Amino acid sequence: MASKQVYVICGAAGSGKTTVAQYLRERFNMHRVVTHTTRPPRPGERDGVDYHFETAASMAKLHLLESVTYDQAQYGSSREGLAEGWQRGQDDVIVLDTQGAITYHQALGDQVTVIFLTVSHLAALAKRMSDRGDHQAAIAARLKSPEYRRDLRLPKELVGIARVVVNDDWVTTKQKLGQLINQK
Ligand SMILES: Nc1ncnc2c1ncn2[C@@H]1O[C@H](COP(=O)(O)OP(=O)(O)OP(=O)(O)O)[C@@H](O)[C@H]1O
Ligand SMILES: Nc1nc2c(ncn2[C@@H]2O[C@H](COP(=O)(O)O)[C@@H](O)[C@H]2O)c(=O)[nH]1
Repeated sequence: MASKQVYVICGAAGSGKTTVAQYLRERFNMHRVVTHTTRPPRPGERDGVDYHFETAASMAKLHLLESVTYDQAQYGSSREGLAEGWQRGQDDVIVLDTQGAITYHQALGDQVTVIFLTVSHLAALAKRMSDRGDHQAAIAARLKSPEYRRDLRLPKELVGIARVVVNDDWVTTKQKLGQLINQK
């Protein structure tokens, strides 16, 4: 199998990680790695497309490359998910929390490009979640979680490694992503 890249998109909740992953899939023909979670689907989310939605019991049976607890739910990704894209000759794109991004960087080294998303005004994050249709109770729980607070900032382990993209304006973000991908 040719050595391909995996683009890891991490950053604050609501900063646009899923939107960026979808764009990289469509514009650069990347393979979107679908990860596993025990959290319930949000309005409009589909099993096998947005996530593999699991129970605690089904999650425990998976052979995962890494897993985390985020806002009281479990999340995890597998080597098989990465291999799907690479076997087709595609680069992968995956959406992870910052802990997952650190693990990927440590495990896969130069094969990993980490992109950390942020916004200039943090108040935009809750508004985007609300505009996305998230339930108000889910937004409140998310904003209170320690993982949400942690992922507002680039962790020290990713300083000098992650490419930071301020996703305030979508047109500007697309230009930055294009520059970043074409440099690889
Ligand atoms: N540059 C932007 N300007 C305005 N809205 C945006 C921008 N980028 C993304 N959005 C919107 O913000 C909302 C949150 O984006 P998205 O779901 O991609 O975030 P996320 O980081 O994956 O969130 P979470 O971690 O909560 O799953 C979506 O409705 C998306 O369309
Ligand atoms: N380390 C991992 N993080 C993951 C994985 N799948 C998703 N995520 C991240 O979890 C939080 C919460 O996701 P949400 O969809 O409930 O908002 C977010 O930061 C995702 O990027 C995974 O397999 N491993």
